[in-house]
Amino acid sequence: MRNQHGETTSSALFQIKQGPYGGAYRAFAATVMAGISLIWAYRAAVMPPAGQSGRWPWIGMFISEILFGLYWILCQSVRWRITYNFPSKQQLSIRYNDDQLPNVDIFICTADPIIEPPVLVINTVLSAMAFDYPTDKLAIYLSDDGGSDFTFYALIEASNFAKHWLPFCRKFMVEPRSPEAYFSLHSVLPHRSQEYIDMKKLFDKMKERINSVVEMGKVPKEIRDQNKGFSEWDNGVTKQNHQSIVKIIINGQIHDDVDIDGCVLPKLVYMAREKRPQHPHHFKAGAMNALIRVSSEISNAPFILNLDCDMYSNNPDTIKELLCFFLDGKRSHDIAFVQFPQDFDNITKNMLYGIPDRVVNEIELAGISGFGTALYCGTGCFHRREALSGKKYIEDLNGSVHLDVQTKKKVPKPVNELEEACKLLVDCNFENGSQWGKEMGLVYGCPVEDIVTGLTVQCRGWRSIYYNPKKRAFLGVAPISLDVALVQYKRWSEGMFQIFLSKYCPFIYGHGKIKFGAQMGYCVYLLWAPLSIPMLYYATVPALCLLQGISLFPEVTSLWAIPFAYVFVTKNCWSIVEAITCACTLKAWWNLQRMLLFRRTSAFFFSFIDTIIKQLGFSQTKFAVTAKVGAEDVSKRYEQEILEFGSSNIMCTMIATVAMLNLFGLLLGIKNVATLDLELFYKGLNKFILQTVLCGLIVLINLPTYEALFIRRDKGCLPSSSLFKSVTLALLACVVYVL
Ligand SMILES: O=c1ccn([C@@H]2O[C@H](COP(=O)(O)OP(=O)(O)O[C@H]3O[C@H](CO)[C@@H](O)[C@H](O)[C@H]3O)[C@@H](O)[C@H]2O)c(=O)[nH]1
Ligand SMILES: [Mn+2]
Repeated sequence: MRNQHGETTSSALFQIKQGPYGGAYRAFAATVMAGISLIWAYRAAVMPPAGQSGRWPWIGMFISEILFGLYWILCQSVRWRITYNFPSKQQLSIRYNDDQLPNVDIFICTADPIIEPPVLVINTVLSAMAFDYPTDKLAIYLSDDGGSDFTFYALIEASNFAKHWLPFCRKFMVEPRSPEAYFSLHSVLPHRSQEYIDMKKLFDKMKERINSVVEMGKVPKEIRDQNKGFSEWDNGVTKQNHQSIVKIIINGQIHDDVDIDGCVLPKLVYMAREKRPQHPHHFKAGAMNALIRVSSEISNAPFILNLDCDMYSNNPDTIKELLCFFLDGKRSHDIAFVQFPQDFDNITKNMLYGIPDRVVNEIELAGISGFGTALYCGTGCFHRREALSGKKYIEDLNGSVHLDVQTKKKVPKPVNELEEACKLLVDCNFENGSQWGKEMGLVYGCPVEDIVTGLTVQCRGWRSIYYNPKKRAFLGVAPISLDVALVQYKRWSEGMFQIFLSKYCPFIYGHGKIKFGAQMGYCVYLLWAPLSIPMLYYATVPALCLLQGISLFPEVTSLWAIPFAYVFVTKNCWSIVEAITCACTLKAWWNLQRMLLFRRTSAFFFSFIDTIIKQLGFSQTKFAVTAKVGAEDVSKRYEQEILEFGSSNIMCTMIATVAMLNLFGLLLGIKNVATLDLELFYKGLNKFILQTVLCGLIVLINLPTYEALFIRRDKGCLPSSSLFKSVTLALLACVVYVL
């Protein structure tokens, strides 16, 4: 498809704008930098001499503050040139009519029918089928790493339901187009039409059928007999062990592949790549690569949308908006992917678990995008197929080659021939000795396959764009309990730190290929895990020193207190302002600060340890799939914004220990000061106030932790074994330290 129209800026398909207040931020950042330098100077100048008690904790504080300071410098990269992108759908429709639009393939991954219920998966599938886009140009591929006939069955049900759902969506301009989300949002419409009632009934019935099959634990014979595809499950398919399965459920070629209005349906394909216990399957990256190959055989669209199974489309116009970035003649040729932020439809007002981190979504990710290197975040991302498949971007002076987005049409093959051809592409041995997982497709060996893949694509010369529309494009399911949220962050921080230590370290791998600011920006995330060390130090040692009467901060009346106070107060004020401009409540900001403390002292710390162990070669990459459903009482507490600890895992114990330690520090510290006579009291106050404030803040932010330890008796509280462990550990630390 070639653009016949002249290229003037007014007809550009998208606009790029700089974020506001860039200058003010830089000025502010300079003063904070000065403050940080003064803190460093203080640590060096006033260090206790050798032999004096408190020298070692002091040195520890110094190192921690150096690390915090360096990390803060890294963080400036993602605020330095924030840019926002605005597509113009109107311009697109002026320039291209529907026949000229390119094909789009949509990949959806699922991994387990229990953790990711089939009904959830097909809601995402249906929302993707119902995009406002020519249906003959859409193909939806579901990769099922669970290898489950439940999911296959649900997909067949979905393909039948789509025949009613798609016309309904078109007729009533339904939004959002995930039936589950639509019906729950619009359950109290005053004038519900008969069509609405019928459609809801149809949907509920389908849900009931699917759920009852899942509950039964097997697909009954009468259903199996209706579709010969089920024969694949005849000989003992398990999640880890089965042949390749590829089923084209809707091919869009036979007369049956139309909806009740006679419109052709999008293609729909079920795929479960071959799995054998002795063969590493590379988790989601492996699934995605299999999808790339299978889709290239069937539809081979030039653009690919990648979704997690819980991420339904919330805006039917998204594909058209997004194509503005790819079809703008002048500036599109080197764009490899466009990433949307991850957002969720089950978040509460004050975002108890700091999810989504709006400041990251609105500011930081837009900041990295300013360097032309938006991060690939795994879901809600549109790719140019050739860039994802491993092609290098080669600058073309007349800029025309890459506009040729329409791929050559293949001669249509009969469905079973196609399926057989596809099966070969997804068997265990297909990738042997190939570049898949290295130079081609998604990169293997890392639990955050998305980030590392995005980086390799950028290092092949491509640019990427971050697009954060007002109307949220995709909505997923956020974790609703603390342990799930922490396990997810553990996987991320572990994977990211692995990237930093691997040959993909942005400073080395990206050197000369992406901008230095982008290299720094990547490291803001890649260094989450090691950041836990200074954090843990700061959250424990000052409390221990308070017990022992060792002062680690300047007297409050001394001038040296100023940089500490300045850096602490202004940084937090700025962060509050940022949160509020991103439409967060104050309480949400406070909750996020708690989650930052929790993540850094538990998830990040354990991922740091695990990564080191892995580097030594003692263990292998894992991918713990995030739970997408919770028990009823868990959901209830989530809606009331009550922290759900729920299990006595090591991360919760760590959190509780840090909380107890600071409580001891605070109480005994106050007691120590309070028993002195008045003059000494003031002296002590002067000397220990900053340290006490620090301890006090940690105690304050941990109020829900104490509540879960001592007061609550529901299932989400911290079990008594955690209370026992944390108190013992905290006391032990005190004793060891004081001795
Ligand atoms: O062996 C696997 C494991 C996972 N998945 C799928 O990968 C997706 C993401 O898994 P999830 O457990 O939901 O992880 P999240 O923490 O929510 O995922 C974020 O982080 C991942 C990297 O850690 C990215 O892959 C995801 O796209 C991104 O949403 C889901 O659709 C899974 O079905 C597979 O297909 N095969
Ligand atoms: Mn997820």
